[in-house]
Amino acid sequence: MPELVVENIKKSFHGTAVLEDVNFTVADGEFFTLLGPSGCGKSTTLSCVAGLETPDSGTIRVGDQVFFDGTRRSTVPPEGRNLGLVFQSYALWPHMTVADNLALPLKLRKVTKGEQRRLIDDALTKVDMAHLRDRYPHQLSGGQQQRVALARGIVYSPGVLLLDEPLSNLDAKMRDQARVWLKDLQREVGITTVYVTHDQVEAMSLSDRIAVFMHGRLQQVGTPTEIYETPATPEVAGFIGRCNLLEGRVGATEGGAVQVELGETGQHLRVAGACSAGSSATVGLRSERITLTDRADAPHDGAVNVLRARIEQCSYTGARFEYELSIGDVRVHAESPVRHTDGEINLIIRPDDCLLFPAQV
Ligand SMILES: Nc1ncnc2c1ncn2[C@@H]1O[C@H](COP(=O)(O)OP(=O)(O)OP(=O)(O)O)[C@@H](O)[C@H]1O
Repeated sequence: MPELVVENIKKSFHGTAVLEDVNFTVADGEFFTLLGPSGCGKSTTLSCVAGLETPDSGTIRVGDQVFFDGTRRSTVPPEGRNLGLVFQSYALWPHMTVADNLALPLKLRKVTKGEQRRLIDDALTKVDMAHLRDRYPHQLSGGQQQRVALARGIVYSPGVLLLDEPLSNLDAKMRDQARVWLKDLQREVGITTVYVTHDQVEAMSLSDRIAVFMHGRLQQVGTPTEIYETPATPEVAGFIGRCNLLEGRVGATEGGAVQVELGETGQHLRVAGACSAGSSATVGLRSERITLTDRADAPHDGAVNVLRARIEQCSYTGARFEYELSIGDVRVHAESPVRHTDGEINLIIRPDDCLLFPAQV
């Protein structure tokens, strides 16, 4: 299957810009996720690809087939794009059985009766729903309805599958299970997929690559590892996982590392990276990369940072303890498998575990 290319898409509603120069390419068979907070423009982007919204400018194409060309003002209607669409609401027809819901898009495509039966059986088998083909939607659980909606999205072998928050109506446990089988299904069918979610765990576990959206702009496109380990901006670091964003001033710089003074705390962090002395910087510090120790003989050899902090709060979450700490007036969130009760504690932080974001000038 050819790749999906979205180039320089802009879109505004009533004079307010919602998408600003959105660019990405989804490769054949790739699971590509649009991730970002509510209102950042993910669904609008997906709707532009589906043809449900018309961009103000830009280009959208799949291989040689141009869906939208802003220069020529040419647009292909949704039904001409051969895309599979699944929404959060499932949108199954309540008066039709499971099999009839799947037959509808095939009838519209003038597929013969015999071929319809074969394709419906095949799609329902893929989502493990063949035995419930004669039920009506109200006789199915939420998870089963969502499987039927997915089967309907793939039954006519679309070129690209577009999924808008398809798991968000499921409870937490079912969502975990659905993630696993959805990934299996996508691999088995090998279909190019664009997935919209605001759930970073879902995005990280399902995707080959993620595009992180903020305020209608793409902040970063990368693999889950790239997005987590080398976020492009403090906003991306803060949105993916639990990341402390500490403001500071760069002091001494030496051999691939800089010292960042943490506000007025009198303490500093040695951080891998480069930044000019005297400038401002933000240090990203992931909660799980901080080691807590109440040992007084924590290493002070300069290879690791040792910061002194006060425990403000400790909460037990089952798998670990979560800590709210303070270093002077700087607040830090940390996690540890161990319970510490002392009022003061040492934080051990490797310079390589710190993310350095020089201030934008
Ligand atoms: N038809 C519309 N008319 C006016 N404004 C709209 C319309 N559709 C979306 N918007 C606005 O565009 C912005 C982006 O909306 P969009 O639905 O794309 O965000 P999203 O990232 O998908 O959010 P969510 O995760 O909450 O669905 C929002 O501010 C929204 O209010």
